[in-house]
Amino acid sequence: MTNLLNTTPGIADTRPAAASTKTVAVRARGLVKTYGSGPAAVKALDGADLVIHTGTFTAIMGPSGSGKSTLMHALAGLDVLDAGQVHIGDTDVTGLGERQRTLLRRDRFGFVFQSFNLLPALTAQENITLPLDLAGRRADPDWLARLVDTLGLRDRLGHRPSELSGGQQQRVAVARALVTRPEIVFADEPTGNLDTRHGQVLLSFLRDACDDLGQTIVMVTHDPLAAAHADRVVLLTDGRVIEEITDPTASAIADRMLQLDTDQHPNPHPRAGSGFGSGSGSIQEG
Ligand SMILES: Nc1ncnc2c1ncn2[C@@H]1O[C@H](COP(=O)(O)OP(=O)(O)OP(=O)(O)O)[C@@H](O)[C@H]1O
Repeated sequence: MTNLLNTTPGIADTRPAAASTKTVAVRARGLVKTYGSGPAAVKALDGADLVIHTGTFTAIMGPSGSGKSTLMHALAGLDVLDAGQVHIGDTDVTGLGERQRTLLRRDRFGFVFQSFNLLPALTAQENITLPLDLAGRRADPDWLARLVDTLGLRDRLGHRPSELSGGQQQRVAVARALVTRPEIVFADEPTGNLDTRHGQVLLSFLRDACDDLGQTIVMVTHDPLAAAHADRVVLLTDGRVIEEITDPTASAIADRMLQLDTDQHPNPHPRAGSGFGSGSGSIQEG
């Protein structure tokens, strides 16, 4: 797999003047989302605030159940909120009806989910270009070729998903997310089903897309090694953004996550506070 972006003549011309000028891509304020009602109600988001700048790579992390996926779905207009506001650029997503939110997602976002969501009857190529076909648009042949070659899919384009490995399917899903050159890519555990090598390739690809194209990326992950590819990590607990780590390293993230876990569940086992397993949350940088 080659570096997509540095080898591409003219690509710098298309890069938004983004990170340097700090254009706001996403602004979320006071997000509240409750699932269920009565005694069974769960407050998945409880006043979450977040600003994401154009051309940056943001990782959303936090303990299980802290609201990461709910937050991402709210930002992407996939869910209706109880309270709060989400702006994508100048668009108030929370003020849009269902049809308008569908168009917003189709025209301005790319999605990568752990489950790939490829259509089994379509070939890899047809899956990649599906968002364009749905919008009645044609693929930019240069951009499509670049994605296909960079992601190592050239000799797999005529295959159906059942004829592809998990890693190949995930790369098709990434090509599909980027084929429209979306304003924002939302990725939920994009490396969850990949082996280490393919996971690293995918993350490097997203990093390059951010650095070389000014692509804005928002990624939910549990993995400190994955999150270390981001420009910053946003930490969520109990449905709120509690802090962020800029220019994160895997070990700094892992240490902070371990500390958060300890804060939330202080000394669950008598041996836990006695030095047993001390330093187990650290990750050696590769
Ligand atoms: N459709 C739903 N119906 C009821 N409760 C839900 C639903 N979706 C999420 N929840 C609850 O909302 C809370 C936040 O869920 P969410 O999936 O956003 O957390 P998360 O941080 O992404 O979790 P994980 O890391 O385990 O994937 C959890 O308590 C979850 O059980």
